[in-house]
Amino acid sequence: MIIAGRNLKMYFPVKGVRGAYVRAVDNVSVEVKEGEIVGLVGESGSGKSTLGRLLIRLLEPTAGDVLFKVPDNELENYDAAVERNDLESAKKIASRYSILKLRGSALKQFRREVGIVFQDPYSSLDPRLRIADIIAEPMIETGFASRDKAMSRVYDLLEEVQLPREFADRYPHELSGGQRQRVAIARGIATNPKFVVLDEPTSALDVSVQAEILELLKDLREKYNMAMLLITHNISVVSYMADRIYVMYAGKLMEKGPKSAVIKSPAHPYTQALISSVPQVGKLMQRVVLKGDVPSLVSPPKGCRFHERCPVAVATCGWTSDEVAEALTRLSEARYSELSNRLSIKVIDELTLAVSGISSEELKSIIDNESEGVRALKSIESVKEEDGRVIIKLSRYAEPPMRAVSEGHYAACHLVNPRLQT
Ligand SMILES: Nc1ncnc2c1ncn2[C@@H]1O[C@H](COP(=O)(O)OP(=O)(O)OP(=O)(O)O)[C@@H](O)[C@H]1O
Repeated sequence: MIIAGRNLKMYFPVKGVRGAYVRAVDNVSVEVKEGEIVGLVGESGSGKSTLGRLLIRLLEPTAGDVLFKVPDNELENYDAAVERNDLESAKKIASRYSILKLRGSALKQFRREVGIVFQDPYSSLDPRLRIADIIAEPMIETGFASRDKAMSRVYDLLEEVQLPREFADRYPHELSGGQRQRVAIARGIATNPKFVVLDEPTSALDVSVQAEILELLKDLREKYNMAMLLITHNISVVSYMADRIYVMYAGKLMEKGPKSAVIKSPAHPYTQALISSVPQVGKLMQRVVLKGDVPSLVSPPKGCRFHERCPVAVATCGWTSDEVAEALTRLSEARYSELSNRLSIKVIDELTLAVSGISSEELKSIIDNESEGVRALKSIESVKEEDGRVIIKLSRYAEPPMRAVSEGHYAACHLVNPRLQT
């Protein structure tokens, strides 16, 4: 593997609130092989950029490790050691490949071997610098080349990204969006990196220019066997470019696998919704429209982070009594207005509620009739009358592990058949 992130966490402290964190990346493991293009997809705010930055040490993780140029058997040994909680052995392997301890010249060497291209070519290039200086900077800073050598390589790089040599003396504002993105790519690959993070490289560009930039990136991969992590919320882009895909939601991985498997037979309901919303890609799929918003990453949903918005969520997906109380209140207001005036719902603990103003029979019948549409009600395990109140007990939830769907294709969903697990 060229790079492997293991159990990465990035918790950003919330300013002014002690003990509160944005859990932008929460226990995520990913890997990229030499020469592979891996797509990382998900809605805005799911943690994609944060994960990309962790992999090239633009951010220091709260926990977890990043192993660089780790042979496959060593990575297997590392994973096995972590699995059996043999942290000594895991540490020993990590010490040979981890990027987190690199300092001085070793860190510079690593910085030469990785690159990044940011989304917005309007803001990511320093407007005061000439294009030549912009492209030469990483070569000089990482000690890849002397100033003279870097300047002469600038012309080769301009040619590589199909821009005229004269552009060396221009400034970013004199270039179009597509041309600036070519400059950002020239800069990103200036030190001949083995692994490049492309953070929404075409999102700010017109469609026709997008296609040219994607072609250029594909050519560079072919020519230099450069591995790429392509971060995007655009399913069409990954479907065109990637060999493999990771799907992220609210700081967690939901699904991973070969491109064809993830696009043609998505196993996670979140991936199904994402893909079905893009007509060209999800042609044969029934369109799933997601309700609600991406949840807060400060106090993320329990169990599966997608459960609140999942159209097929089941009892153990992560429902808590707060969510069920809210669902019952909303439901009664919307559909049982005469009931809503007398209903009083009290949360007892995470999995218990007490309801008054309704009989257990009446409540059971509402649950039976409504649980297909109001999935929170699926979590109700028992309804019993006690001391004039109705006590509701919920099923215990669990975070779904990544389960194998087929060779190399995994999804973190309770509905994925555990019998297929390898
Ligand atoms: N430096 C930071 N300090 C505090 N919070 C941060 C920081 N960087 C990112 N976040 C938060 O982490 C979460 C994930 O952000 P991130 O940019 O990684 O998501 P993303 O999937 O790349 O989204 P987008 O496509 O909008 O960039 C967001 O809630 C964001 O506000």
